[in-house]
Amino acid sequence: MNIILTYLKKYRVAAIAALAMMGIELAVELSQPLLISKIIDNGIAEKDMGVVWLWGGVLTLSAIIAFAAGILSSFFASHASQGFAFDLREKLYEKVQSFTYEVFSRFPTSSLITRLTGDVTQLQDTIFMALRFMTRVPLVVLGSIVMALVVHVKLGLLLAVTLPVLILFLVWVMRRSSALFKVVQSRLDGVNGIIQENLTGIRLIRVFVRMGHEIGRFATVSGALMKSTIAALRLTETMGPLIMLIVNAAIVAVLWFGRIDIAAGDATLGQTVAVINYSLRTIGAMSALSWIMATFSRAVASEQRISEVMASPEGRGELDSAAGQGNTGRENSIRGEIEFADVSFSYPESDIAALEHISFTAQPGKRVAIMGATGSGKSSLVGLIPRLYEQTSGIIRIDGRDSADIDISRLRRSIGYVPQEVLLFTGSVRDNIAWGNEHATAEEIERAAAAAQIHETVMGLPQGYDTMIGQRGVNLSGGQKQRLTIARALVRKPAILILDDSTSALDAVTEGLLLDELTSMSCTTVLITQKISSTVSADLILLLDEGRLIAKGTHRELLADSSLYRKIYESQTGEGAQHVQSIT
Ligand SMILES: Nc1ncnc2c1ncn2[C@@H]1O[C@H](COP(=O)(O)OP(=O)(O)OP(=O)(O)O)[C@@H](O)[C@H]1O
Repeated sequence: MNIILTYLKKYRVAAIAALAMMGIELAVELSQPLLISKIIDNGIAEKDMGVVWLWGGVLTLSAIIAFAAGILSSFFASHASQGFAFDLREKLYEKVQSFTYEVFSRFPTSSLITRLTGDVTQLQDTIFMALRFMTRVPLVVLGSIVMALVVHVKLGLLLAVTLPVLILFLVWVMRRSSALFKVVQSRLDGVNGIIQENLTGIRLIRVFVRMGHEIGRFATVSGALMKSTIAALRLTETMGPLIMLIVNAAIVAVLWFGRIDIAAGDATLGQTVAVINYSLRTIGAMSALSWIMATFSRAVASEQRISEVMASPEGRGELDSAAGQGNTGRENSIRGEIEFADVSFSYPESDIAALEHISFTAQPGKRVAIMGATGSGKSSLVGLIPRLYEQTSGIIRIDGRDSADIDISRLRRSIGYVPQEVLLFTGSVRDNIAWGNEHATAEEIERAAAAAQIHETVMGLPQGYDTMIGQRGVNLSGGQKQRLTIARALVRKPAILILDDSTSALDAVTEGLLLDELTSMSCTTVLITQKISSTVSADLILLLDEGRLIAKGTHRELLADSSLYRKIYESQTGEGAQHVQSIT
């Protein structure tokens, strides 16, 4: 409830107005059976048409007022619920952006998407319903019982005794069904996860002819969602008929005792009709209850899921780094010296060390190449430089200062990072490069593209730099996409450039030209590579094996000192020999 109260506060005027209008609508509705009883007892029974016209007119007017109040109530309820959802979604999005990488990895992406969309919409619908119907239903029930008592105490009491039974029953259903709906929402995460994987991997699925398998996998999770939804709804839906049974029993009792009382002269026909009318209104309100309870139980589950996101810790300065995209590069006066002093690192939920006792120094403007088998810790090592994760022990110094003491935004603004997985955004080629530095001029964008060896290719595209790139850059080749992401990093004019296996799709000649450009840009480059052609000209090569630094030095030093490096060299100097020779 905290989330709802916190974010609805801003819209309290609209919410109160919606409730007030609903109150008017309700008051009018509750007065109608009373008016009808007057028409029967004082008008029809007494054959007084003047009374019939008078109260008939009041009845019609009250119906018009109820109609107008209902419309206004809906209007205000929509305003409050939509505004609430907009603010909550925005806040959640901001919250997720502010997570450290570590916290972010705790939530599956599909679950975060469901929480930001489905769960927020659930709360939005619930608020609308609460303002329009939810508060109305208990008030109609309570109001009807009070009015029935006012009209005729004895007959009214027959309706009133149903109330405690109904309340106990509702509380029990509510408790059980919100737990069931939590399962439903987590199954929805599962369905969204499979959809996401399938849409992302559609090419792979087609080529591997795994459509049948994937459809089966989807059917399984979708079936699980259906089963849990049915289980949750079954509970709330059996509630409706049971409530009907209880209230209908009360109506039968009112009819039975009403007949006896009318015969004895203790009640009038109009009073009995009014009490029955109030009982019918109670049934009407109650029949909406199973639907309302389902929505409300679901909202309780959604609210818990949103609270989990809201309660997760934020990373210090994470948001600033996103906001400060413009101030990139050298203006931050980071020179680019990187020192790892006895650094060890384990992933938060893993007992195995990804890196152990790593020590090296990269001088500003120099190139460090990191080599090692898959899983040896290369990506983990470079991820520590922009502090995606914090090391478990040891110190990382940038320009001689403990990087933990450097403002994280300032640190990141001076880093150009090209991750292993290429990610382009929908937009033009220019937009994609400028994403690295939104203040970059056209000339700077083209210079970065030229350095990344993609300028010529871009000029050959139909609209050059204004060519639109489809979702995930479908109209470019793997190597072209890779170079575009390198241009995006270079346009930041970074003091430190991290290339996580980002030259894998480049041919040896293009790669050589790119490395030459990097040398002339004089940024400290940390390059993960599997290719000897990239290591030969590096100022420092780090050879990793199972998280340990087993050799470091230049190409010549490692050829002399490291049997593993020699082996890699020899294995690659079959096909790539001539190129390597020419560089050395
Ligand atoms: N998010 C994570 N949580 C837990 N363990 C992880 C995580 N990412 C990587 N690891 C583990 O850390 C170790 C090092 O992984 P890392 O990605 O750094 O290797 P790598 O050398 O970059 O591999 P590759 O060349 O395949 O990219 C591996 O054992 C891996 O299983």
